[in-house]
Amino acid sequence: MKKQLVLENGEVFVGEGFGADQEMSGEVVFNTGMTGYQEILSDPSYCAQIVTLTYPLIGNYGINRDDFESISPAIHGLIVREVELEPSHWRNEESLDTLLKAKGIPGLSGIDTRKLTRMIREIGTLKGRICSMNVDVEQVAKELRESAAIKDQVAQVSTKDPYHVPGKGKRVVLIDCGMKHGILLELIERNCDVVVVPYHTSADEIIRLGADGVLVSNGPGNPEDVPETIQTVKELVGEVPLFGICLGHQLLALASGATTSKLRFGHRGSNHPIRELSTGAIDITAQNHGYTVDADSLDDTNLKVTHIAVNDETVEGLAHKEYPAFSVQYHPEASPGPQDANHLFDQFMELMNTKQTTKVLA
Ligand SMILES: NC(=O)CC[C@H](N)C(=O)O
Repeated sequence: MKKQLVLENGEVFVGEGFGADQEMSGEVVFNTGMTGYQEILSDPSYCAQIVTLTYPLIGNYGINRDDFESISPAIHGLIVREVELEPSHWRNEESLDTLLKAKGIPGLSGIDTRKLTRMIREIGTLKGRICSMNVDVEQVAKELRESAAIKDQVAQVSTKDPYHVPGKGKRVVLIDCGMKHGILLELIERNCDVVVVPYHTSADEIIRLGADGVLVSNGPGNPEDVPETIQTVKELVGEVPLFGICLGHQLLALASGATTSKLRFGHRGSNHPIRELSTGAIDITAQNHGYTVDADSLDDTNLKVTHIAVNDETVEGLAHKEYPAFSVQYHPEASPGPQDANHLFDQFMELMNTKQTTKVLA
């Protein structure tokens, strides 16, 4: 069935619908990864976004049991050049089309994703809607332009209640702002005893849980939209070793008095090089973010920049100058992507073991 993507600037991309026969709006972003569509579409950080995949053939290895980053995908649509409806892989359980139908998510294939991506790179991320062919395009574009920004994405994807994932090692309280399962797996692999808590859990409650360390997860939306979590992070710094990933990194910055702002089109892909400033070492990393910590806002804080993006020199890592707290804008859990930065979980373990601060991180 023919369907179209209408953008807020009035541009239209016509293609073939797959997945759910559903009209949905969202911020249109692009991811340049060549594989990993299952992890991408189930990463809660994409909540309310329509994701364009620049790799031209998507769905060829199907959907498997193990590679979900969340049980209920929160994306508002998937845009591809060509979708494979008959996947072939030994781990394949169902097709991408079947999954999207079951989850109520629309897909759109046959789109010139290079043209769409170029447009987003030039203009910046745009709001869009996947809809049928008989809508009034001008009217849809106007509605998109006038629609208010969504602010409750973290509340939508964070766990409603705390839960325990038992282990024999360190007690990690994981603040779930829209956590990818890959983060939990890394902690389990290191024998951690994990308590996953909702994003609005207070610092007092987290300390009462006997946390040896706190991990603040990735998550969707503008980091300024979760003042509760910023407050919690502010109170935890100096009390307990803290590690922030992606949204968690932005929240550590905001909690320390720095500011964040929106990038024109963000970083989303599996091959983003970052440089560790102390050694010059490069890690190739998985990334998915639209906001960034403002480098010039860090001067009056107790944070120092530890990593920068090689491509655009934006801030990619921070460490507290006094206390055991550090964070990265990229994804050491990969899922999907290279595992170069996996050692950061070991660094977190070391912080919990020694509770040292500047000695470990300087
Ligand atoms: N993956 C993430 O945690 C993303 C963080 C934030 N929502 C951003 O887009 O910048």
